[in-house]
Amino acid sequence: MSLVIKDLHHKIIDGAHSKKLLSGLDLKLNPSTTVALMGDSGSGKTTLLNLISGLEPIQQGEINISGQALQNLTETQLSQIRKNDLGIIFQQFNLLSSLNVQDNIEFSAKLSNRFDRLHCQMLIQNLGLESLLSNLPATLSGGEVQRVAIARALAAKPQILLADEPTGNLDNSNSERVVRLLAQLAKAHQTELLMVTHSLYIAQEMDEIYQLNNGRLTCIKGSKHV
Ligand SMILES: Nc1ncnc2c1ncn2[C@@H]1O[C@H](COP(=O)(O)OP(=O)(O)OP(=O)(O)O)[C@@H](O)[C@H]1O
Repeated sequence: MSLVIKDLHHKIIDGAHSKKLLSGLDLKLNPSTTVALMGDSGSGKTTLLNLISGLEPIQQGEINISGQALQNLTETQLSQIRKNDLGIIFQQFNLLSSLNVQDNIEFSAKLSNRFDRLHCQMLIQNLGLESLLSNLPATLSGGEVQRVAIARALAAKPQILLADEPTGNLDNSNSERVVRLLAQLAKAHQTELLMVTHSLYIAQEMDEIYQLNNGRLTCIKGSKHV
């Protein structure tokens, strides 16, 4: 089990008041499991992904990634975890503007010494990016940028892939194709996939679905569903 969250609490400052966003949240992900994270806008889904990525400090509770307790790590150690264990597809995608599509896809895999040319070629083909390899990000459509971000995150074969609404700009048939591919690739590489989505249709493609409500998760599909 490479992601375990125990009794996580998180407050945010809202004007003059502090507001509880997460209150005693627990989660365990099993290898090769694909998980959808749903919840109302503002319920804290992106904040939870930021906490798991070590991009926001843990106020109270525990997040363990591959046996390492994030709350005890330095910034340098956290960035090592992001490099070695995590793949992240942000809402903004964060492609490097001066690198073409191919270099963007290969960048993080090379950084973590996990570059595998055949694996990258397979991703490029499956995501329909062959004709765009020499393009710069500024010349791509929103949907193309998303597919490049997905290829880049999968290229490094991460243990855990965090994805924040990765299909938001794609049309329905493309969304379905991309989510299926993400789920298949995650399973093929024993990657745990945690995907934020507002679409129940897309969520149904995952093994498990959790709903974030009042700072805690409820399993609405999967082995822990009661
Ligand atoms: N650093 C911060 N300081 C203060 N408030 C914050 C901070 N980060 C997030 N918030 C607030 O916390 C709440 C949860 O935000 P978050 O982005 O995690 O929600 P979400 O569930 O991902 O929403 P959406 O589905 O709309 O993307 C929001 O009300 C947001 O404005």
